[in-house]
Amino acid sequence: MKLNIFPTPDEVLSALAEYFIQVANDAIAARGRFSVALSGGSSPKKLYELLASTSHADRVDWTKVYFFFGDERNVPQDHADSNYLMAKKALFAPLMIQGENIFAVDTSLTPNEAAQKYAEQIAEFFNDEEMSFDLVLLGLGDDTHTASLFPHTAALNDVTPSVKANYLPEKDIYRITFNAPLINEAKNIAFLVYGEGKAPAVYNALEAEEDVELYPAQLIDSIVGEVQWFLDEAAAANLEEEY
Ligand SMILES: O=C1O[C@H](COP(=O)(O)O)[C@@H](O)[C@H](O)[C@H]1O
Repeated sequence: MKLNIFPTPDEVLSALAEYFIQVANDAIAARGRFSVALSGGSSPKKLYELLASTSHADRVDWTKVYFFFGDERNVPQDHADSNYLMAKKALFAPLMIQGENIFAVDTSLTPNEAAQKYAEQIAEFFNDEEMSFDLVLLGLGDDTHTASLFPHTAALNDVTPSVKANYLPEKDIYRITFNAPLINEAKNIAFLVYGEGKAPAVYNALEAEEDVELYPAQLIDSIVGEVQWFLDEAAAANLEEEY
């Protein structure tokens, strides 16, 4: 695990954009393509806008980039809460990413059907071999959830890499999400977390006593690669250990 801590959110975003470009170009050089699972929520939109900006856009061969979603809300793809819609506006449309490079969750299906279909699409993408994404981007919720692995939900108990329809009893909704074993197969995992409101969750994820039911982000621990945290000083303010 590596922590990258910067004074401001803009510096965090800039560093993560550089990291994304590096990992993408390394993957394309090594394997001819780059597979990335995007995160949703409030934090990553600015990252996607930065990657699509004129200063960054021509530094990656986007025709060789394949986009997936680490989690998705159970809403139509044109709904304001859709992670796909956010990425489409901030990243896919400005970069003119072709449809064949985008693997969105089919939320017109039932949650279980959507999760199963997405798992099958991922397995097919990886030719039924190890489902190891080049990069999984993650956020961190105030309750220490990541992707849509929320506290005390069924998907936390999974031991086999897959995509799950995770029921959130408190909200009475489903989210479609990579489970932790699938995330942990990735070659690179990067958390993007900024703002003082996230400081307790960052502490819980990294330094609190282990309790994965309460702090699901503690489940994230790459098997084959590295977990990088991109934080601003406000989000890292409660950390006590030396890194
Ligand atoms: O990894 C993720 O984390 C976020 C946390 O969202 P935020 O809005 O509190 O930044 C989560 O909800 C999101 O869908 C997911 O991809």
